Amino acid sequence: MQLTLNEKRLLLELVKCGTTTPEEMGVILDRPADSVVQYGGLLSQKDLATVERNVTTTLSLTEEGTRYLSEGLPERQLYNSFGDSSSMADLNKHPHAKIGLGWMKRLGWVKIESGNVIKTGDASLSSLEIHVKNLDNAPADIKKELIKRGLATEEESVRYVISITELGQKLAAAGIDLSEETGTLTADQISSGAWKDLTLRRYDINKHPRPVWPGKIHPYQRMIDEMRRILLDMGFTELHGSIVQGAFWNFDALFQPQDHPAREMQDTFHLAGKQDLPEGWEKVRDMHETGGNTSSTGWGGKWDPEKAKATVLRTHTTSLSIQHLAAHPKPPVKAFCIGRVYRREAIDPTHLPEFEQLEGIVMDDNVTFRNLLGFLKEFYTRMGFESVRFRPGYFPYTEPSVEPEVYIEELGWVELGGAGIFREEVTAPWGITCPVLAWGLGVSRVAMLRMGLTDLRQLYQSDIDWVRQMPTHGGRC
Ligand SMILES: N[C@@H](Cc1ccccc1)C(=O)O
Repeated sequence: MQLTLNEKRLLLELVKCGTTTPEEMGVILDRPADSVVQYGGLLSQKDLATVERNVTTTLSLTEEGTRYLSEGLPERQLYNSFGDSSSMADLNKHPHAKIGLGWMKRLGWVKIESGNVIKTGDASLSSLEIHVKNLDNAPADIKKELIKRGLATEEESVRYVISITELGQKLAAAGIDLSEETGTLTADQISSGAWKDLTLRRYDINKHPRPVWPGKIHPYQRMIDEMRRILLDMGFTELHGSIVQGAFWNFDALFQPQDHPAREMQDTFHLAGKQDLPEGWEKVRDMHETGGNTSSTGWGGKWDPEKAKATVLRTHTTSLSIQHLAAHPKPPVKAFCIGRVYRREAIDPTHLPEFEQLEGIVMDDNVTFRNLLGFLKEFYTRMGFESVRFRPGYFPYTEPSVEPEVYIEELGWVELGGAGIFREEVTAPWGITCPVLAWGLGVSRVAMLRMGLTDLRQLYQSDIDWVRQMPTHGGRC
């Protein structure tokens, strides 16, 4: 058994006394009491000693409590400040009027009759007055009251008792070598060769060091940064935009009909402000009403510009993609954005009213549906999902549409977003003539899967223990 010199010295002292306190032993060993607790802890890990930790709470008077000890509690001071009776108005001038009157009434020292405070004749010492002088014997409810009134505070103190065990006795009886051990060698000891004659303290290589918690980036932020890196590496540029969007960009420009359920109050956060329609909005109106100059028939009916002027918290980052395209209608465009979006979801383990989306668009002369699947596959593979497949999907703004899915060991195929080629109804109003590939994915869902979380809220709560134990290396978060 490996013992440090300090452990050995403590053990030998324990043989003599059996049981000790760190304070007593600190004097004998000429070490601080804290260190003795630590040596005791080391001995107890080897079953050579036991360390008992006793927590006691002691009540002591606060500064205010001490002052009242000599001056009397506020109610007593107030009581002594007047004769048999006093008008309420007069009494109110006393500095302790507020708290004192309440207590005098409660204790039955006074009664109030038509605005006068009259002594009842019985003002015997209250339990508080008795016990403020004798805190130790105060019953629990009085203690509580004293603390509540700020007259006393409770303090915890920890006391340790260290005792030797039978195993400790045996080991000591077998003899303990007390020669000095060297834990650190000096340069001199090394160069002169003196180290050869020293008793070196052995390292316990099985012992875990105390963990250290350096500052690090939140695992969720780290994953977002990684996604950004991947897209930048794939040649995309990043878009940024406001979280407040006109319904025009969030819905209408994406050919979402004005009576689409996603636009209803219960799905979207609607804001009070209005936003002017951008130049060229009439083409979007025509597209909705008749299909404009394209072969589309539109949704029919009347398109209301007022509805399009409403503002919302963006429900998807696609609102930024379409704005970027409207401003850059000529190829090539290869852009992405990662941002927070808002939906009126009831909160549960897999739904939150705000979450992050990642959105990408690629516009070029000859891009095809196969390129879209290729981009998605490449991205998910780089994110660490090896098996990716696509199922047909539906979005009002893309045709064809797909829902990419990735395979997760314990879960099977999990849907991770939406994608497609923007419809002509979306691109034509802005004079875009070549195909635009688009996709969006739920970043927080990817995080859940990668980090093995069962509750999305974990990402947003910054639970320090969880943040600490999440690894920062090894590719996967
Ligand atoms: N906006 C869609 C995702 C999507 C983006 C782009 C094209 C197709 C689908 C969503 O929020 O789910």
